[in-house]
Amino acid sequence: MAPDIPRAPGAWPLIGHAPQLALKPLTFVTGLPRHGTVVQVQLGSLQAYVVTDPELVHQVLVSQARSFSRGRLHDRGRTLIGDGLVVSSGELHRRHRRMMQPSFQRGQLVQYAACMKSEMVSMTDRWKPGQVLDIHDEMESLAMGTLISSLFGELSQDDADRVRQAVPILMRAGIVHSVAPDWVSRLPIPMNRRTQKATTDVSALVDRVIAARREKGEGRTDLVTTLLHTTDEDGRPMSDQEICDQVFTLFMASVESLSATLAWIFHELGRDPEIEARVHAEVDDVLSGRPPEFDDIPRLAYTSRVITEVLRHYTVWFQMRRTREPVELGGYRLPACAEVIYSPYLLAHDPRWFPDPDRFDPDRWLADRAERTPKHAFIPFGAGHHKCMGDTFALTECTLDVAAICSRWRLRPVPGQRVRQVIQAAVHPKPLLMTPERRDVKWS
Ligand code: HEM
Repeated sequence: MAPDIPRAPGAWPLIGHAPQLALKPLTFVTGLPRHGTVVQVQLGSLQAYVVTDPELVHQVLVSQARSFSRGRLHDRGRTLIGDGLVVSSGELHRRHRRMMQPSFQRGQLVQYAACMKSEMVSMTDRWKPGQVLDIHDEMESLAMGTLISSLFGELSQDDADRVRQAVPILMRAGIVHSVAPDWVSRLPIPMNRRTQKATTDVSALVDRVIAARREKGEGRTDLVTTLLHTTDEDGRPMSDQEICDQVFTLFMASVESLSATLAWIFHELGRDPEIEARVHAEVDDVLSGRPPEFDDIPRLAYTSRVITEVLRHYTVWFQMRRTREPVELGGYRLPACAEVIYSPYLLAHDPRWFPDPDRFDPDRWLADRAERTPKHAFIPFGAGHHKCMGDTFALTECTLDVAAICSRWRLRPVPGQRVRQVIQAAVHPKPLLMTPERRDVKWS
């Protein structure tokens, strides 16, 4: 008989571990490996199993993936993004994933890199030396602007502004829907009315863009046009509704995690002059006074290590799956329909795989040290058939944005501020007040 699965200590009557998860989620999850490789936690009435071992997480996501579907978190996401890739499972997911693949290939990424460059130039051109900026908000605006132009190509200022207003509302609603009971999304409260309006605005815009591209889309390389022209194995294109769901998916999946990652990078550079000096020296050497291009990325090796270390240190902390059938995992037996949690953050902060895990150390990614890391312990983008579709997009954007900003600006933290870790789907530094100082480099 399979042994009982250990329970995390400290459960309260009725609410279980909800207080620990609400108050100190990162401390709670990183403490779980002490209790076992699979640990039971209770979130109110929901019983869930946290997998704390890299090999077992790999089984859930890759080698036994057929026995798992999406979990409760994704079910909740459906109210906002229909059948978008980030919430769908099974055959529908496979069809959409295959159809979206061409939109993330190298040729397309080179086009998106041009969007990244123009967004980043127009943002930093607005900066004034000495002004106080909330770099978290600046990075959110940058990530959103890049995605808007990658998705739609040119948009009128009014349309772009409408999307910029809608996306943060949808992101907030996404967080509330994932934790609140279902009926909350049906209440006639201001948040739901704002969400409804944001959904209607973005859907109407996507419909208009689709209609315009059908009429006159030749030669365009934006993501919506690419989706419009892909077909599945039976030669069927995506319906307009399917394209619209994928557009919502891309906003929800990318803006939050990308802006948090970019913001943490500048937080770390701002508080460690030695790391910052190494990034500046590399950027100056590779760019020699011009804006960065897609082909510069392989030569920005130290900058890439800083980004990788941010992805380890501040990675996604919570993802879910659900067993489709009884599953054997690490000698334990999980019942059918069990909610399973994996946490890239937990794995990345386990001192067995990452010595001194709270230290920010980009050189742990030097080849000879990195090869000692167990293969499946570093999964900031997940793994298997639900692995992040935008991983290369995200790494491209982070590298180009960091290189471009560092080549012209030094961002200084405002003295005396306390940067807090605000936990949403990703971990955010908020507020992140910094002042830009011009570096003595002019782009040729
Ligand atoms: C640093 C930034 C990012 C991080 C850390 C990140 C992380 C992740 C993770 C952990 C997953 C897997 C979720 C699971 O196991 O269920 C995921 C899925 C996904 N991500 Fe990202 N992501 C980032 C940026 C982006 C960007 C920029 C895009 C698109 C432009 C994107 C699109 C997606 C999509 C579509 C999925 C669903 C894939 C599927 O289920 O087939 N992500 N992401």
